Amino acid sequence: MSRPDDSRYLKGGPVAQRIIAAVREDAAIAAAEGFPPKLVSITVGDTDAVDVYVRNQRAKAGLAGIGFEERRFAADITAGELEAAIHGLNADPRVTGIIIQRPVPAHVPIKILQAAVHPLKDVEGMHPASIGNIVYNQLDLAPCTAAASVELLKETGLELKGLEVVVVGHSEIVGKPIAFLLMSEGATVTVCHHMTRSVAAHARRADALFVAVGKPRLIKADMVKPGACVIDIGINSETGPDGESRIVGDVDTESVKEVASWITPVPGGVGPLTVAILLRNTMVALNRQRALYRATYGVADKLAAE
Ligand SMILES: NC(=O)C1=CN([C@@H]2O[C@H](COP(=O)(O)OP(=O)(O)OC[C@H]3O[C@@H](n4cnc5c(N)ncnc54)[C@H](OP(=O)(O)O)[C@@H]3O)[C@@H](O)[C@H]2O)C=CC1
Ligand SMILES: Nc1nc(=O)c2c([nH]1)NC[C@@H]1CN(c3ccc(C(=O)N[C@@H](CCC(=O)O)C(=O)O)cc3)C=[N+]21
Repeated sequence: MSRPDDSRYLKGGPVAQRIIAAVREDAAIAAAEGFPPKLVSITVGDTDAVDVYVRNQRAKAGLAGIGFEERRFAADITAGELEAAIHGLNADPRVTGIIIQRPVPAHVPIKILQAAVHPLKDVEGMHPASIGNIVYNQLDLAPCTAAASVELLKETGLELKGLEVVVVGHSEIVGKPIAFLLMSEGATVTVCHHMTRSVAAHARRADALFVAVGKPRLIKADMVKPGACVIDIGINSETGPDGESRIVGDVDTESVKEVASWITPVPGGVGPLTVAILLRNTMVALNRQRALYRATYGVADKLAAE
């Protein structure tokens, strides 16, 4: 390939910065009008990838002028106690959005928690009603990581209609929504998971390969079609050769970048864009809440003024 290596990296930072700048303007206007946006993150137990995410949420929310609060709960909390905490946040008009960090400990049914978040505060699009909207292609509150991953594919300029796409990993939060978003764009989508007989055989056919599994270096160069676009969603913590902790994705970037035409780096790829889209979703949620407020109280205000 004649292009210098660096142009193969599909970086999330520049797109994220544009989104955050726009969010910042909207947030300042909303705050001046008496509706300051606020995001609340719920973490249960300890997970490295969650720590990285929450740290960046806090930092970028600060830049965007969105309030941020982390509620951290011990791993032995009961599902009932968590549900009660979520109901409290639903009822609090100062809270715009709620995100439940995954995974939660095995004794807590994540679906019950996701369904407990009021759909108007569901900034991740994980409530069953929000997930349904993806099937209907109503995407203004789409799951952040899936939206970020598809956005980076679009940055390549590849024609999505008829594109052969393979998604490795079929979680509700990443793999499945990516598949739906891309089907809506006209791509032909194959979804692989741990029971797939040969992930490699599917992956090698892909013009665009999305990987969201949580296993460092799962995807090697011989699993990638020359010229493909590889979107690496994995965030894994490991100890580097220098003894320092670092994050790596699910793709063996060093070898794959010799074969692929585009690859998202980790860090610096999907992650920063995920955070930006979460903040943008918070503003979408705020605007929906304000519209409901106007619809409910606007007439009363008018009557009072008469
Ligand atoms: N960059 C970002 O913004 C984000 C990054 N992440 C990261 O993405 C990764 C995946 O996250 P998430 O989807 O939540 O994880 P889950 O653990 O929920 O899902 C992992 C998926 O990978 C599949 N899988 C497991 N082993 C294999 C294998 N050997 N071959 C093929 N498929 C396999 C599983 O299949 P099965 O269910 O059949 O076992 C499952 O569908 C993690 O590293 C996470 O930290 C997550 C969210 C956002
Ligand atoms: N309900 C839920 N939704 C998620 O989207 C979700 C989750 N739970 N649990 C954990 C994983 C992981 N995840 C990350 C997102 C962004 C970065 C991120 O910002 N990464 C930067 C910074 C890296 C760094 O600071 O070292 C980067 O990749 O460049 C990291 C990790 C979202 N996840």
